[in-house]
Amino acid sequence: MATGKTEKARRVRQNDLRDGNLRVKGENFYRDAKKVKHLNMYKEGKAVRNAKGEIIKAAYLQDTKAPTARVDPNRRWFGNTRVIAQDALTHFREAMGDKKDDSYTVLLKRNKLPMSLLDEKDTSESPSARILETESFEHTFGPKAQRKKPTTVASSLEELARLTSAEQTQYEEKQELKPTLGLMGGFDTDEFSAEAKEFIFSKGQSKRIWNELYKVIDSSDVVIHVLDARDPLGTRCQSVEQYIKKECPHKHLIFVLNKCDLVPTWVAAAWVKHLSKDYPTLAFHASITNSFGKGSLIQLLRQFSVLHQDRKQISVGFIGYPNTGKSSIINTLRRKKVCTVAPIPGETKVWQYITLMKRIFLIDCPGIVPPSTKDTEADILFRGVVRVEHVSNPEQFIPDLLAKCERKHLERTYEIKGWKNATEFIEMLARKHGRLLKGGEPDESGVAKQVIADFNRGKIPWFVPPPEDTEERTGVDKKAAYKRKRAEREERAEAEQQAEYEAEQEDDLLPKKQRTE
Ligand SMILES: Nc1nc2c(ncn2[C@@H]2O[C@H](COP(=O)(O)OP(=O)(O)OP(=O)(O)O)[C@@H](O)[C@H]2O)c(=O)[nH]1
Repeated sequence: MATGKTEKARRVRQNDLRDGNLRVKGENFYRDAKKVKHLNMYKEGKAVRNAKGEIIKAAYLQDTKAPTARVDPNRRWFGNTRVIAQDALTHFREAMGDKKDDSYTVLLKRNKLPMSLLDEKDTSESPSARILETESFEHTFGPKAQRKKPTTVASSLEELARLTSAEQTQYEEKQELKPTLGLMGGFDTDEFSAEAKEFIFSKGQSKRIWNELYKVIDSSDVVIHVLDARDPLGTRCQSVEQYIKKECPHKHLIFVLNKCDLVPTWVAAAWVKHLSKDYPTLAFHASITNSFGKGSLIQLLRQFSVLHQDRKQISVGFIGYPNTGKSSIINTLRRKKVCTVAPIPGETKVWQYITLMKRIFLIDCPGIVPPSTKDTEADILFRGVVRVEHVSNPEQFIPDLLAKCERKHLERTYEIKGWKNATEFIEMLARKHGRLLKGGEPDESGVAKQVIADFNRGKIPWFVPPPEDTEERTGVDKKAAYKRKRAEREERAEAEQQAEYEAEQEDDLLPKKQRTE
């Protein structure tokens, strides 16, 4: 095609008298592929018919015969899915199963591992998984359906309303019985827990304290559960452990058995062995000047900080019963008094942050007491949870105390002897220390408070013996074996001495002549 002028001339020459714009070369002269396709669609927009008017070729896009097409699978469709073969899964479960339960193994980069595959999902609990077993499709919807109407708990609206209100009352009663947030699950409150305990025996169970605990757990990478070496199981908060295991399994939980100076070494060793089955356990004696276990604890915290090198710093939370020595441990680690310590429970009121080193922060938490219906008032009192000065009738707990402690320890502590019962014990003590009321009556309540306070501060030796199973492997057995060996050694030495002596005696009895020979 030529330029405009030449094209006009061509038309005149060839007698082409069509109207319209002259198509000339230049911009947009050629049609692009899209335009061509569009125009072709119009061209093919009509069906091709034969002379009789029958369609012999359907119009474009009007063909009823669908073309055979294949969808080409693309591997990007499966981008978010991982597939694992059954034997690989079994291998993974076997290899990781014991590692996960080993309290001395730390699984790193858990996010990169399919941790949810480790446990077989228990579908028996969910009703939807068993719906076809209980009600088959045929039974419910098929031609022989037997179900006429849905099974409901109530047959009328009134009955439903009555049932709902009864359940509501039951629920409210249950909530009232729960003094804590009720989030901690796992503790045993039942309808009998209404048994009235004195208010002071609910210390460490308030909503405020539990809120503090949650804040500490949330902010910590490592949670240190401080236990009293004299009664480790009594001061163990299993509901908190379960909560951490379930809700935040990536946090490291360790036990620190504090106040080890108040129990014999073999008791501490046996408890460490027993508790290590569940979580790594360290024995500790908190004291700024004369501590025990400080080096191992700092070493462990350093290891945790190395494990989490990707973080700027790690936080270590201290939790446990009141008065177990959480603040004292922090002071020991810092080698100065950074937290207030007192021999009274509930000294720590709110959580506080303390810097141990550049990359390790410590968090002190107020003491917590998981509510339990099994614990008696005496149990709570002797764990040091309650402030003794607030206890009314403290003398009622003295028989329990006398049963707990050995007589010789009490005799040695108070330098008195020969009491027959608790009343006599209190009276003798009151007279010895001159704690008498008007008219020479002994100040029973004052003396009882003093004795309980002495017990809680560790002045009277006492401890819960470690469970049997640890004895063969640790302290007791070792101690017995050591004693046996020493006795054998002594016996042998004695026998040798005796033999030597007898030989000498025989020598002396021989006639002089024989001796010189
Ligand atoms: N004998 C002995 N006493 C300890 C030890 N650790 C702490 N104590 C004493 O236990 C008492 C309580 O210590 P705290 O550090 O205040 O205990 P806490 O766990 O912080 O208590 P709350 O503030 O109630 O949570 C203090 O009188 C300490 O001197 C220890 O290892 N041995």
